[in-house]
Amino acid sequence: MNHVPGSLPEHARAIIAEEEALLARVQSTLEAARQKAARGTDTQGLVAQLQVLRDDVATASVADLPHLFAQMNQARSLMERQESARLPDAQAPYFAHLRLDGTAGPRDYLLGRTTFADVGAGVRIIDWRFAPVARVFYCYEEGDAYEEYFGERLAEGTVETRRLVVIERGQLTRIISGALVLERAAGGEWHAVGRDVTALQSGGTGTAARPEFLGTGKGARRIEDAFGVTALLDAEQYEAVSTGADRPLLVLGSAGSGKTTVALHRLAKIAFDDPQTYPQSRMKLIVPEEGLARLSRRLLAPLGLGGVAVQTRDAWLLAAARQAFDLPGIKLWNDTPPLVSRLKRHPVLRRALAARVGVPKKAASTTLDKLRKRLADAYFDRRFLESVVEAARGELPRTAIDETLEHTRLQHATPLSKELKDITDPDRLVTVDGKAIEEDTPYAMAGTVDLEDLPILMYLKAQHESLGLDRLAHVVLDEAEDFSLFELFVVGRLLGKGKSCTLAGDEMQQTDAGFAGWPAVLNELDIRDAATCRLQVSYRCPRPVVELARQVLGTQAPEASAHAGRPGAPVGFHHFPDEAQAQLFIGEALRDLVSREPHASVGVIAASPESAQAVYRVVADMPWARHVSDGEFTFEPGVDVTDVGSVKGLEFDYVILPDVTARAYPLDDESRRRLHVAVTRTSHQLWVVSSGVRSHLIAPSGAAAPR
Ligand SMILES: Nc1ncnc2c1ncn2[C@@H]1O[C@H](COP(=O)(O)OP(=O)(O)OP(=O)(O)O)[C@@H](O)[C@H]1O
Repeated sequence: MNHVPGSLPEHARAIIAEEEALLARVQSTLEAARQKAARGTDTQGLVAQLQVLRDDVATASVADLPHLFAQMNQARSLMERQESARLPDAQAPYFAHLRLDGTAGPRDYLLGRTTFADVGAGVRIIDWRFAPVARVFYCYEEGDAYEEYFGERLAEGTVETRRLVVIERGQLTRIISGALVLERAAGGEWHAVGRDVTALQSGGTGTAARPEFLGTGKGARRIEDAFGVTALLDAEQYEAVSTGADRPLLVLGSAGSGKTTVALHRLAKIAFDDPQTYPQSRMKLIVPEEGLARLSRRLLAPLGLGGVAVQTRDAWLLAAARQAFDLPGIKLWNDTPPLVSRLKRHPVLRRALAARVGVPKKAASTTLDKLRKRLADAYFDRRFLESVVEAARGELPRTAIDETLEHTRLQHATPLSKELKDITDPDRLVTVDGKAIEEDTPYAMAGTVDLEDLPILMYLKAQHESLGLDRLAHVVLDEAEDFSLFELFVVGRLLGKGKSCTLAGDEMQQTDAGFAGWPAVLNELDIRDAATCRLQVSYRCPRPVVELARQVLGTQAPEASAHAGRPGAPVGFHHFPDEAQAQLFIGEALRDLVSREPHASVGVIAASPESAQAVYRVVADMPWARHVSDGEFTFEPGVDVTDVGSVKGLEFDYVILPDVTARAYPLDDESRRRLHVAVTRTSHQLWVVSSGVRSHLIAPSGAAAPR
């Protein structure tokens, strides 16, 4: 039962009453439609709907025509496919309410994910992805005069009402109308709250959050259906989402500004607008890490994009190489030394190799094995490696040269099995503990290739002939700053003529190898005319976190944005003489937090997998603690203890950085970017914990950190 207290101002009570009545009308209309469908009158239902729409067109205002035509098209195509019309989910049929006052008088439009109209009942649920009216919702505020071309016609009027609504299990639970936020408590009573109330209330006590206290009340109760972000897209994001499908799009912006959000919504719009040209089966999302791949799959499902393949960069590379070289399997070495990997992914190697390794003359020379040998010639050449390191201008240490030489030597050594080919007794090739004789010896590397070599080998092959990879209708690269130029070269082979793709990225989060810059990225993909959007608003992180993130980046930080995040809990800094004390402190704080806020998501983000393992030990016996070392996030409430290499693109209500020491994060640009990634995973409150010598990238007292 709902209860609207007299303490609410008159206009707030009117808004609640209006929205309740609207929802009731929608639900009864949907129920009637559902019953009709159940009686097997689906096709007749569509015919009737078409008839109603046609009648409506005859009398409709100019502004309504495009919407009506779009609905008619949809009904027609459903009839052609002999499908029944899908009805909106009655439990949550729409997420926003727009009332426009145009030439034909006021009209209500409800934004949802499934179109539905019963014009007689005055119910119009429009699909945010294609309805021209949706544009008005995203690009105008309440009270604004709008002027938009819908197709050929100019539509004008005023935005009378623009509200976000949350409907959970068929019940209206929240309304946002401008600065007014109305919330229905579990008992049914409505009250007004400030927009940032959840950010400022401390766990249950109602006082402002303090840095030494972990918990802001964020995870105290379960939030079943927070606003779908679809309702919240800002005008800039909506413009980017609406970029024509045949145009490559580069989405840039600081951490948490909505790059992934834009990329995924664009996919949804493209798939909806032209499913023939852009079927889900021919669209792919490639991301650098497993955690982000899992998150993306979860975000794609409610957008109706369950059929789009999401792959990690590594999985995609291996599959592409197997297809390009027509091999059932490739013997990979999974433990490439970090410096060797870095050299192989660095942009300078792209130019250096292009100049050195010529075009293979015969098709016979383009087998994986032949090209691997050809590549090894370069890796064995000390002078070549020296020139690469020199060109990297300090981004690759000189020790990378010897490491690469040694690593190549081991990979190209004669396999032990060949050397021992005279031994015919198989038992003599097995060690006493039952392992193959090569295992755990340097010989195990013989005959393997590094994952980092795969795109290089494909690049070499492509100099002579096509890679034969399946073309895709649209490709999204998220965290595109982490793709090497060779990888981008291969991505380029997936794109059709129109180069339909979305690249989302932030050079400040580049942590893998050197970054060549966005012009070089586009150049590698052979893209000349990308649309570019730079998202300005920091949505994820509260202001204290945004400020710390900028401090960490030092001189690398981009210009300060006017939208530096919402107000929020101050960052807590905690320093201890030794590591054990720091870990015990974290363990205690986590126990306390989880008991107060069982629905919160907490990320304990260590500087390395080893450190994560050590921190995990102090909470390992807790049912809510999870050690995530390979990106296998579940996105359930609780505590994920993980490392900075696994969290790109993810977010947690609370973040604790357990080891911000001078050793883990020294004063160099790469450490700045790694720490920046860790810091910016916070959507609510951040704690920075250190022991021994604190990292010099952090200056908790407010003094400027060294630049
Ligand atoms: N217009 C918006 N209004 C409110 N929240 C938004 C808006 N756009 C995005 N968000 C939210 O902000 C958070 C960050 O969005 P997203 O992950 O898309 O950012 P990102 O730029 O890709 O982040 P990162 O740089 O970490 O990869 C998400 O929780 C998302 O739902």
